[in-house]
Amino acid sequence: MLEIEDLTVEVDGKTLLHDVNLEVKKGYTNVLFGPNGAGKSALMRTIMGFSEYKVVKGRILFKGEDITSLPVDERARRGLGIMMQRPPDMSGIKLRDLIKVVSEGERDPGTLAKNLNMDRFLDRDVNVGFSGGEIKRSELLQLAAQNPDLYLLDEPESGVDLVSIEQVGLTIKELLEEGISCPGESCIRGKSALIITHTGQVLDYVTADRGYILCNGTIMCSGNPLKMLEEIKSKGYEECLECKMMM
Ligand SMILES: Nc1ncnc2c1ncn2[C@@H]1O[C@H](COP(=O)(O)OP(=O)(O)OP(=O)(O)O)[C@@H](O)[C@H]1O
Repeated sequence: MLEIEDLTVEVDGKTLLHDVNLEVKKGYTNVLFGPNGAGKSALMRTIMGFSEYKVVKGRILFKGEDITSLPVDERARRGLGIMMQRPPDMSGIKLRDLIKVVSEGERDPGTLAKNLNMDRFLDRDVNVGFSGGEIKRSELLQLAAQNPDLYLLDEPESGVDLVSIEQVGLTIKELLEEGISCPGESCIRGKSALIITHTGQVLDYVTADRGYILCNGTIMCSGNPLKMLEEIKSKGYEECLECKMMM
C-alpha cells in the first residue's frame, strides 16, 4: 500500500529525515514511535505532500504508484488521509460544509457526526474555539467523511480525556475495519494506517501489526509494536542506537 524508500527530506535547507525506509502493507496498522522532535510529524506531512517538506532523495510509492512529486489534493484523491497533530482553525468554514465537500456529498454529515458525538459542532467554524479533544474528534469526523484507504494519524489520543479516548479509539477501529474480509482463518482489514503515538493508548483499541522507531530523523528499528512500547516505557529511547544493531 505504502512504500517509503531511502527518503531524505529538508525544510529550508535543514535535513529533517535521513534515508527513511518504511512500509505499510494493505490492511496493516503500523505504528511510529520516537522522542519529541525526532521527525515523526515531518514524515507524516511529507507522505501527505505538504509543500514545505522537500524530498531531496528517495521516493514514496502509494498503491504501487510513485507519488513523490504529487500535490496534497492528488494524494488525497488517490486515498491518503491525515489527522494532524495541530490542525489549523478555519474561520468562516462550517464543519457541516467541510464534511460535505470532503465526502463529495456522498456521506450525510449528521449521521457521521452522531457517531462521534459531534452533532452540536456541525454549525460551528472548523476548529475555532474547539478544545483539544474536540479538535481530534473533528479531525476524525473529516477523515470518516473522506474515507481514505490509508490513514495517517498523528497522536490521535493527545488532549483527549480518559472517557473520550474510548470513543476515539473505537471510532478509529471501526474506520480501519471498514471493508474487512475474512477469506480463511485470518481477517484482512479494509483500511491501512500509520499511527504516531507516545502513550500507546490508541493501541488498546486498534491491533497494531508493526512498529518503527524514529530517532534524529532516521528509522532505528522495526518490530513488534507492543514489545517496543513496553521497552520504550521502561527504558525510554536511550537504546535507539543499540536497537539498530539488533536489526
Ligand atoms: N515546517 C517546518 N519548518 C521548520 N522546522 C520544522 C518544520 N517541521 C518540522 N520542523 C522541525 O523538525 C524537527 C522534527 O519535528 P517533528 O514535528 O516532525 O517532530 P516529532 O517527532 O513529530 O515530535 P513530537 O513528538 O514532539 O510531536 C523539529 O526540530 C521541528 O522543529
